[in-house]
Amino acid sequence: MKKFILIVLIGYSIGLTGCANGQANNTTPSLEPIAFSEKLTQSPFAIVLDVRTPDEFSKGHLKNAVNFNWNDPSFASKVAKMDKETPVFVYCLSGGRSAAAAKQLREQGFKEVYELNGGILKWKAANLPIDTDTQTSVSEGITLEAFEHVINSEKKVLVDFYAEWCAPCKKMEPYINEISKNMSDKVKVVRIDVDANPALSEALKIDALPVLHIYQNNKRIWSHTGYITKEEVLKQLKD
Ligand SMILES: O=S(=O)([O-])[S-]
Repeated sequence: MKKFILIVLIGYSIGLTGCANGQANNTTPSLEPIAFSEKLTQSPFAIVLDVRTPDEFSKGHLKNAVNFNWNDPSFASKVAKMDKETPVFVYCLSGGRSAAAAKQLREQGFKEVYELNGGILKWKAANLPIDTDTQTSVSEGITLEAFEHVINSEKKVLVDFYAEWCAPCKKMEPYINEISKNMSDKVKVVRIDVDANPALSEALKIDALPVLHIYQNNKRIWSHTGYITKEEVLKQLKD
């Protein structure tokens, strides 16, 4: 199962704000490989969307790309969960599928959609780098009942809803791991990959990412959607 999508809501005060505040241009033409690459470098929190088949993807793709197959019926529902403020850089083999996908993204309200003119074929011809790593496999989902068991603790339970393709989630991951390690006497950290846990995510109404919840004695005492700093999270855990 491939990655479900994310949403980065809210003021993402560091780099993402810069992205979200970038020019909203629904008619942005497709970019030549070098221009696409340069624009991508200026947008570190953008989503790189490969709309080819998983088989094509596995043979090489752009760095940090997520793979949503344009020809898969789940494409629309996956895309619907993406944050419309986050720039999307879309590509396919030679530009056909990405043009159709980009059109759909723009119609759905995505503010910045960049297409790779000539697709990955032209990218390779320009000697730009290709990544052959496969995406991290996802674990089994847990039931709501199991989740309720997990959060039923006298310690505060910090639940991090994330996805592998979610850039702000990735940015928060190191400090979430630090909290898990350094505050284990007071705080239990639970990380839920929403792609691996669609039923649970739906039951908990997780329709944007990243999302943090804090529970105590089975009761939710705090929640936050969107990027948040470590300091702000620590403040909630110490209160
Ligand atoms: O759709 S395609 O241009 O990748 S062949």
